[in-house]
Amino acid sequence: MASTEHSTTTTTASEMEEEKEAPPPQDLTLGRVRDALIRQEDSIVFALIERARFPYNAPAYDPSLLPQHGGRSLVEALAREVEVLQAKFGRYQNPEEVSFFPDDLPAPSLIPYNFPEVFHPASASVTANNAIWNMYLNDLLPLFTVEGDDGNYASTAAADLVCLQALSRRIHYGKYVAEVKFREAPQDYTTAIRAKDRDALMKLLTFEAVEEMVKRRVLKKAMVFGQTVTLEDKTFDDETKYKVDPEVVARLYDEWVIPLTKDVEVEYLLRRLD
Ligand SMILES: C=C(O[C@@H]1C=C(C(=O)O)C=C[C@H]1O)C(=O)O
Repeated sequence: MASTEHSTTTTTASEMEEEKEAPPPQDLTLGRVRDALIRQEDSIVFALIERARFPYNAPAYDPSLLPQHGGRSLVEALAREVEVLQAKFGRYQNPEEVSFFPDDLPAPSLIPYNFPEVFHPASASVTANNAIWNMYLNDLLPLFTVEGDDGNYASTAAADLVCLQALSRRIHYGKYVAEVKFREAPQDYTTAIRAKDRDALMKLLTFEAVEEMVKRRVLKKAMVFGQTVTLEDKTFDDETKYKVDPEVVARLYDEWVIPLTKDVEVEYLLRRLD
């Protein structure tokens, strides 16, 4: 286990090795997991703001734009190639990262970092990425982009991928939430898991007051991060123009992010005793 306190100021080579280790799984608490989710809200709001710089750019989603890519749209072709490259350099060694196209990813070619093994092995592979991909492209994108085509298809697709990865990371964080909730009340969860009772699990893991706070906070973040900053003092009013409609961000969380996170939690828990 990594030691964070040393009685002397002399650090040996083996201690330096030890210090590089990530915190052990025992450090996992619901408070820390929630703090991570709060920080990820910033990433999601900023990613949406960056994507909203471009209009919808329909050709980026139309496979006929790329005749040599076997019927794949530019966004899919780019995502697949970026994932291959990032896999090579170790992105998916971090259990927080879940690939959209996991088939045929190369093995990482770097010396591995010792990420703590938090997840129960049978639950680790839970993925909601198909649902996230479809939700983002079909439901969300048209809600926060303006109509139009400015030809910036590669930049548009790259911005989409940043949004998709941020959403995926947040939603799959549900695995950490589920693990920590299970550890806090193993008896309650074990009964529901053994009975394969999804509704009971959903009830056990749901904290409505927390969800309400999350939705109110992301609305506010979209207002704060998405306003035009000027040197004059000003307050929010009906005339304020935001880079991404704060109501859309709140709706994203309400209709998709929170429900998908909870689905990940349930799927994780259902395999927790395998
Ligand atoms: C993530 C948690 O679990 C559930 C999902 C939430 C979310 O996705 O924001 C919030 C509260 C819970 O209903 C949590 O308890 O923090």
